[in-house]
Amino acid sequence: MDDDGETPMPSLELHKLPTLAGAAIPNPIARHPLYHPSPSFFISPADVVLRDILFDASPASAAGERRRRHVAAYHRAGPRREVAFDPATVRAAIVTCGGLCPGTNTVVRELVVGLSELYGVRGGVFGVRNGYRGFYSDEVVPLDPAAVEHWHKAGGTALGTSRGGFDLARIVDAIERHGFNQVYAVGGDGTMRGAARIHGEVRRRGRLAVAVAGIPKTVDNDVGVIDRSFGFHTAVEAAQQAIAAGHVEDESAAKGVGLVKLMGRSAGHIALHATLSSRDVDCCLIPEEDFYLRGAGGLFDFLYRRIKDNGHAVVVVAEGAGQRLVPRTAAAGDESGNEAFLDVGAWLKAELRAWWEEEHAGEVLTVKYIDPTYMIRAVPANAGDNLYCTLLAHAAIHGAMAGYTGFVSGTINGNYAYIPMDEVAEAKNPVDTKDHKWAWVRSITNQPDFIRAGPTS
Ligand SMILES: Nc1ncnc2c1ncn2[C@@H]1O[C@H](COP(=O)(O)OP(=O)(O)O)[C@@H](O)[C@H]1O
Ligand SMILES: O=P(O)(O)OC[C@H]1O[C@](O)(COP(=O)(O)O)[C@@H](O)[C@@H]1O
Ligand SMILES: [Mg+2]
Repeated sequence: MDDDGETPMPSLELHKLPTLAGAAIPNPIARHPLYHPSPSFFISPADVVLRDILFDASPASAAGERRRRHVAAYHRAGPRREVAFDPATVRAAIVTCGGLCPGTNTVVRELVVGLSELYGVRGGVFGVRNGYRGFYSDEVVPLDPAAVEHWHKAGGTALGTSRGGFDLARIVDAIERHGFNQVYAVGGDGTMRGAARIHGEVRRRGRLAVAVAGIPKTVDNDVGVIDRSFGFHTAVEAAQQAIAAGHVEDESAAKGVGLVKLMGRSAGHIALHATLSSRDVDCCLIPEEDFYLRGAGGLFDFLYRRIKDNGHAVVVVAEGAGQRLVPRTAAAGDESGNEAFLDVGAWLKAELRAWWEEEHAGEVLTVKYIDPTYMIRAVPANAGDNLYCTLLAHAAIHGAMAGYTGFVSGTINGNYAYIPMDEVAEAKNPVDTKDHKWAWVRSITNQPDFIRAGPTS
């Protein structure tokens, strides 16, 4: 409170974006032949989205006080009254990188359709084949609305994708050679780190005026700052079918365990959300929460009791869970440098069987291991994700056309915003196990904490 008893207005810390120097051209959407925008259609550069919407209103700690006085904000996404590009000069490149994710094709389709139909770009949109390496190793593909008409109905990425192959100089050389002045990178955390470096190199070269935009994609939902990445909900939906199958299998067996491994290299969001939605899960194991197998209070002890009580149990394990315990032959990684894990599901199944033999020899146990890994991400986006992909793509187009660069389009507290790419590239999004969501999982599964300083296996 101020002396006069008024609560002071917090000051905004706007996460500003670099802009391209360019002509201020009236937005062509204002003269669209079919669509007549209302005065509120255009977004002012002063419109912002606040990062934090939860505040502790009680008398302050130093940190709380600072939070009340300074609020982080991002530019609100949307069409600007003036743009930096004459549509006739736009040469846009679209690239998809990293693992598959439902909705990637929809994003590409909407980038093409939005640039063409909203802004009137003709013959200036190109697809880069097979991820970042495609800039220098493949021919680019001209794209127009007719070419991409049905893409949103298909899983995967029609442009192709890859890991690795990030050769910065060759990529920016290719951008220069093709005369691209807008680059849209659709990908996960690795892709955003790459796009941030492309943006940095473009600026370093000085002579290039290229808007670099990112649209975050990852089924794992491990990209930070944004509310969630597209395709995540579709993947969770598909994951539930695997859990349902595991449940049918374990209920039909005498002392059955349905063991389901789900994607999630460093973040357990898919496992967590699928567990929450399914309600059939007895134990959910994620990378963010340690557990141990043997001894009192360990996982096997818990499962034994659960099987005794109910006759069966479902275990969901994220691929990156328990990696402290899983034996490793060598520090392995994929082409992008991401950690490559041994199969935690197969390991758990073998360990459980061995333990059962030792501790409960003669008692029957059936373990059905389900690994739907690629099935949950190779599907087309559901309705919600399709809509989300469309709006993310359009937000990215409006930002690039306005001359913003080095930004990611994403939602923050449900509102579309432009976030500095560097910030997204560095941010992680692990499951917060102190949060209510994890507490809900625990209340559904009634699994214990597994925190006793137990043996290491
Ligand atoms: N630090 C980085 N700098 C530049 N490029 C990167 C970096 N990390 C990853 N990339 C590149 O981004 C692309 C996608 O990364 P990857 O980790 O495989 O998938 P995702 O983007 O889905 O996380 C790959 O071509 C990879 O080489
Ligand atoms: O076998 P691939 O194609 O490398 O993909 C496996 C990985 O993809 C992921 O879904 C993550 O992918 P991204 O980082 O590309 O979004 C992980 O869960 C999994 O480890
Ligand atoms: Mg990734």
